[in-house]
Amino acid sequence: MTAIRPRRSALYMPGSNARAIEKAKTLAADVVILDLEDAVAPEAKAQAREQVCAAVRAGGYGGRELVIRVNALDTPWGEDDLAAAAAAQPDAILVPKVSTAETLAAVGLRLRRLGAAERTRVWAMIETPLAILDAQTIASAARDVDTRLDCFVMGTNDLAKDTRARLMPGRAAMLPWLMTALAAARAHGIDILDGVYNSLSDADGFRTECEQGRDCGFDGKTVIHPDQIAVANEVFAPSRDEIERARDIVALFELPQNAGKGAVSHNGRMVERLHAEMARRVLALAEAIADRAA
Ligand SMILES: CC(C)(COP(=O)(O)OP(=O)(O)OC[C@H]1O[C@@H](n2cnc3c(N)ncnc32)[C@H](O)[C@@H]1OP(=O)(O)O)[C@@H](O)C(=O)NCCC(=O)NCCSC(=O)C[C@H](O)C(=O)O
Ligand SMILES: [Mg+2]
Repeated sequence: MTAIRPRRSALYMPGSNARAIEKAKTLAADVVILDLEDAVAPEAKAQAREQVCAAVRAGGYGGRELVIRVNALDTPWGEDDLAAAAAAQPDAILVPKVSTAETLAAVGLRLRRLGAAERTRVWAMIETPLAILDAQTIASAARDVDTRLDCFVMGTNDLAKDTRARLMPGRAAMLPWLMTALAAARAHGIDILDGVYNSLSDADGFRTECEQGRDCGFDGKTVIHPDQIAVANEVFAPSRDEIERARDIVALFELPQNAGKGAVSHNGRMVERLHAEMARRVLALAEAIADRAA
């Protein structure tokens, strides 16, 4: 099994907000996304770029993954953002409004020409109607190592804007798109993070949406405020019961009497070897989370 990086919570912050960038060093988010795109006003873009890249170069974020969200290449800031981000060597560069696999090929090529560090991966925002309609092809870019594609991030605000679907409890309108992107990501072996929850005052609504995202199969949730981190970390981590059950299932298939069996019964339920595989992933994730906390 490939190493798992917990990505339960990914905290956005405006790249122009020095206080937030500093504060992130003390927050329990698994991922810190330093935004140069929609959270930064046009007149603040250049200063934000400088500030964000200086923060990434200086480090001090411990085990948190550091991600820079650049402006799209077809904007006045995109090329400069990409060059500066590549030089700063974050864990990943998040590309907004990716609608085609060609965009990822172009970003990969530029990163190679810029001499970007091998460790810097590319993440793609899935937030346009075209991206949903072509999610499979976009995710398949991960098969080309030059694209560095490692993770999808849902942009539900932009999806709502472009489709005119409403952001409402239960997300009936969004669910087909969320699941299409999720299936595409899984088909090509990359992670996928759920979109943000805009209300800062509705803690119950936020938890419900985290649980829905987890049950849909997302690896974590993108968040916009420190107050949302703890709940996302809790919901997207295996619970104590899940860990216990996973240990039982793995142990069951290690028993000599089950060596030749494909399916056994456990607490009144059928358990197959695929469940043992799932259980091993649960245990690996729990271990990675424990390592992160240590
Ligand atoms: C939404 C906010 C503007 C609210 O900010 P504020 O009113 O300052 O919040 P508080 O007073 O409650 O803040 C308390 C302290 O926490 C710090 N803080 C707040 N937010 C963050 C953060 N995101 N990261 C780090 N630290 C944060 C404050 O500095 C206070 O600290 P202290 O001084 O020590 O008390 C604000 O939360 C915010 O800007 N959030 C992020 C907005 C953002 O980045 N948006 C872009 C991404 S969302 C998106 O568009 C996704 C996608 O593209 C899509 O289409 O859906
Ligand atoms: Mg967006």
